[in-house]
Amino acid sequence: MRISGFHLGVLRIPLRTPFKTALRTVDCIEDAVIRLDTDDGLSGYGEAPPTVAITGDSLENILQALRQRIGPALLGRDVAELDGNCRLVQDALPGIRSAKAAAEIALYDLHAQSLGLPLYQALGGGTPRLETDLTISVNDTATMIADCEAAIARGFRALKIKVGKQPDTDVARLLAIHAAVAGRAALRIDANQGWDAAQTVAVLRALDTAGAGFELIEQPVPAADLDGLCAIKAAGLRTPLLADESAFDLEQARALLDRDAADLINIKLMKAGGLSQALAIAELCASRGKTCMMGCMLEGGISAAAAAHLAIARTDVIGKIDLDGPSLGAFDPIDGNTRFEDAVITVDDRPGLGITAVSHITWLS
Ligand SMILES: C[C@H](N)C(=O)N[C@H](CCC(=O)O)C(=O)O
Ligand SMILES: [Mg+2]
Repeated sequence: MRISGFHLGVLRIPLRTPFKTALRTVDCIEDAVIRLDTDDGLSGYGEAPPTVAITGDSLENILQALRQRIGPALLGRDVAELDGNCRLVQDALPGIRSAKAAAEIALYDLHAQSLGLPLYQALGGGTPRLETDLTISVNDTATMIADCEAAIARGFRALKIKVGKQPDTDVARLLAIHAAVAGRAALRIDANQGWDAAQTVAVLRALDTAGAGFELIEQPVPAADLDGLCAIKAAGLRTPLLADESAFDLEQARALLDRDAADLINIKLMKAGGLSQALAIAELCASRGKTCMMGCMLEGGISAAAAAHLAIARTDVIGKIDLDGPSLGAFDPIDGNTRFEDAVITVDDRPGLGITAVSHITWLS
């Protein structure tokens, strides 16, 4: 079974509310989509969000990489040659990892379809049910508490609280949110690089002093500041430290683990450059006894589904799930085998990603 063609599109999904972090504000998911077709009628789908503030990949760059380098390299390739096809994708051009992730997702989708297995089974199997957190955008405290209440009413039992935009008021913001909802939802903090190490230690110490327990703190300091991460860990505070923007790929994950610079690693397909790379990071973390989070950017139900399948197959090492892209969207335009119903993600037994229809997509010529 050979790849006979590829098609590119742009998927647009309005968000329920604007998504606000220390790095950016957006009100719409607008992702590149690739569909790989085979000579015997199968289609595999991949998706890539343009998260310029984190990955550096714009929509134009992603589409150009897929159209000019990655897509053509895959034409005529045998779907069964998954490793070789992923190698071609990784070597097609430098950078633009989001485009590579989209292409790999489509390749894994096709490969699993050719085996007649849902992707998570082709990856080793598991129990096809996950529970994700929901991200609470950084806003004034009252709005954030209202958003936490709304999320809890939707059934979310873990919330990822965005801070780092106004460091001076973050302790008060976190303590107020903790006082309002702790005990009804596990609280995760994500500062998206908005603090420095000294500020982070001060914030976490203030939370400890107040007896306000948080499940983890994600990427408080700039991505390149490994010394800062080490200093935060050395301060011996209660909140576990999760590396996100500091841990893009296998090499960076290894550097973090070698220096013991984080308690957990957030694996994302868009940072790693696809499933093959994300699996390698998971394997490394498993060998070092480190737990991972499976995370996402602002992703719809194609790439978030692929991440969910990977997480289901590697629950031995992936213990925390932040796959809330589809739940942040106003609707889910993907008819596939993965259902995102608020906090609960389930997968049925259709092969691959089981995608039979995608609406709200503009196919490009
Ligand atoms: C959407 C996901 N829960 C999330 O928060 N991801 C962010 C970055 C996403 C973005 O800016 O598009 C993160 O973990 O930092
Ligand atoms: Mg993060």
